[in-house]
Amino acid sequence: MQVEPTPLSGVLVITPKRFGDHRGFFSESYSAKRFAEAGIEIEFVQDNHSVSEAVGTVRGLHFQAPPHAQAKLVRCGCGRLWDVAVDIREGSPTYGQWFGTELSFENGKQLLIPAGFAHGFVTLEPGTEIVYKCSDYYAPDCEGAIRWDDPDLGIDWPLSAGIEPVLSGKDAEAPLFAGFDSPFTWEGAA
Ligand SMILES: Cc1cn([C@H]2C[C@H](O)[C@@H](COP(=O)(O)OP(=O)(O)O[C@H]3O[C@H](C)C(=O)[C@H](O)[C@H]3O)O2)c(=O)[nH]c1=O
Repeated sequence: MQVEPTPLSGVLVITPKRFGDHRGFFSESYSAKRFAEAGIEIEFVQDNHSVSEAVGTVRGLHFQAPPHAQAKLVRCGCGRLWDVAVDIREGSPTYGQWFGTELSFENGKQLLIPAGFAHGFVTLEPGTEIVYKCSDYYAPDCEGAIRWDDPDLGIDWPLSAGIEPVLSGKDAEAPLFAGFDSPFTWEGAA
């Protein structure tokens, strides 16, 4: 398992080992033991799975506030997507900064997003499937959202020219980052 840091403390790009042979490949997509060996102390309790039919489907930017904040381990089961994490930990040196990377069935990469970050993605192929582990259960009363195309965040979404983003009603009307009252504070560590 390869673990690569990103400019956002705690956000990691993780690539599990793939064992290829004439049939295809095998990979341990998650191992608590390997995470502990890598010093990643997160316990996951819920797996999520969504499929987005259209290229340019944008889901996010979402987070759950304490006491049900969620860390996530995101991977692409089928297709290709661009996944993004935004630091929303008040006082963090990278507050309001984002990191995005392509996750695909081909590259097998995963993005580890600690609690305190908003998460979103855009699909790059039709019928793209995302699968992700969460460190707390769904708590709709704790859900929060920030507009995906917020001008202050300035996320450089890889949306091809002419592709209209496909959004839920909730995401189309999400609040802007300006004046955002974060439920997270930075404790000097990820
Ligand atoms: C998130 C969630 C949703 N639901 C139900 C609630 C709705 O009836 C339906 C669709 O929910 P929503 O439109 O919020 O789904 P997404 O837009 O994919 O939201 C997710 O997208 C971004 C990228 C995330 O990181 C979050 O996990 C989550 O916010 O599933 C559940 O029953 N359990 C859940 O954990």
